[in-house]
Amino acid sequence: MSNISLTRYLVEQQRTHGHIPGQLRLLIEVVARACKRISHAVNKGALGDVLGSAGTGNVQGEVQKKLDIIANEVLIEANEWGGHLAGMASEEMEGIYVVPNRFPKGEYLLLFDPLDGSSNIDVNVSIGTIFSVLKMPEDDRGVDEADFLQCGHHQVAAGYCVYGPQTTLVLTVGDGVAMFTLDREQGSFFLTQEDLRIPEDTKEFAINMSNMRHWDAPVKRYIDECLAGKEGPRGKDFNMRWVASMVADVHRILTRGGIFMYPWDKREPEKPGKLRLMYEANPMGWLVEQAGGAATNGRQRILDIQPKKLHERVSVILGSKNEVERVTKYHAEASK
Ligand SMILES: O=P(O)(O)OC[C@H]1O[C@](O)(COP(=O)(O)O)[C@@H](O)[C@@H]1O
Ligand SMILES: [Mg+2]
Ligand SMILES: [Mg+2]
Repeated sequence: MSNISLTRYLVEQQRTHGHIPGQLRLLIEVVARACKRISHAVNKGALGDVLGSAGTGNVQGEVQKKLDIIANEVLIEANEWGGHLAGMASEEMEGIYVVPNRFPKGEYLLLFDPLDGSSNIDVNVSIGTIFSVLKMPEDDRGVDEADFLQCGHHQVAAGYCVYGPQTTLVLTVGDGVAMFTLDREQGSFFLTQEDLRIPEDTKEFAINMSNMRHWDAPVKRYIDECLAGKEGPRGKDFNMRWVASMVADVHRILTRGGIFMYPWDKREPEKPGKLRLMYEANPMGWLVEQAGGAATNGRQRILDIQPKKLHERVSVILGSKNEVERVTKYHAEASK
């Protein structure tokens, strides 16, 4: 087992490799500590009275689960005092959370999906937390929503923590992707894999097939070709997986390759997609790119999309490079 703790890894990233400033290191440590607390709450389940609905709705019109709210509170509380932050934004909060003015002034903005995969909470299936860190623009105005509306390629750190059979934190600061596993006895995350690479080709796709009749033609074409197997144009059999927790599906892809899609569909045509650009697609898109994969909305690189609002939604296609490029090419061909 590795004896490199997350703290030691981050100190090395800061001091030896000069990849991150001290403030960013501390911020990531605070987020990791919050994830540890969320992991404990998840583990308690019914014993901790954390399952079930909270009886409230969020800004997206979705029913909030108790754990959505608990995870959001844990992240806010931990980072308000310990994170060198100017502000935070969450999938579960309508507006931004301005961190009270302190000295020194907060340099970073933290965005998160506190609890991803909410539909899986009550059935004891993997769920997670996704986070993204941006730099506060350098001027002396107070923080406002416009400061958050930066393209994903401006992220300075991104990651997720998956609460599954193991609690695993996956992180990038722009120098590849590293994976840490929580040792519950020691209470710390330890490095368990470095420089994760996603194979460029795959025989495994992840998509909610029940939406098939609502898909756009390029997505239908791609999946039809996969389903045709060895006898079809791809000349190979494909396997399918759909956990319905983006963290768990992306974790599998970072571990063994594959393609994940939550594309635009005709159910609500005015919505660009189901997933959120700032809390889900940008951090996951960057992690996947850092591991040698690709992430697009079918037409454009996810990280180059200019967000217009905080809770913006987006169509997501990410994972093994050659497959993502194929689906993106099908979109381009369809719009000729
Ligand atoms: O239930 P569906 O439509 O398959 O959607 C599953 C998708 O929705 C999500 O659960 C959305 O995330 P939240 O739980 O944070 O709202 C993704 O994690 C997952 O990929
Ligand atoms: Mg989510
Ligand atoms: Mg969520």
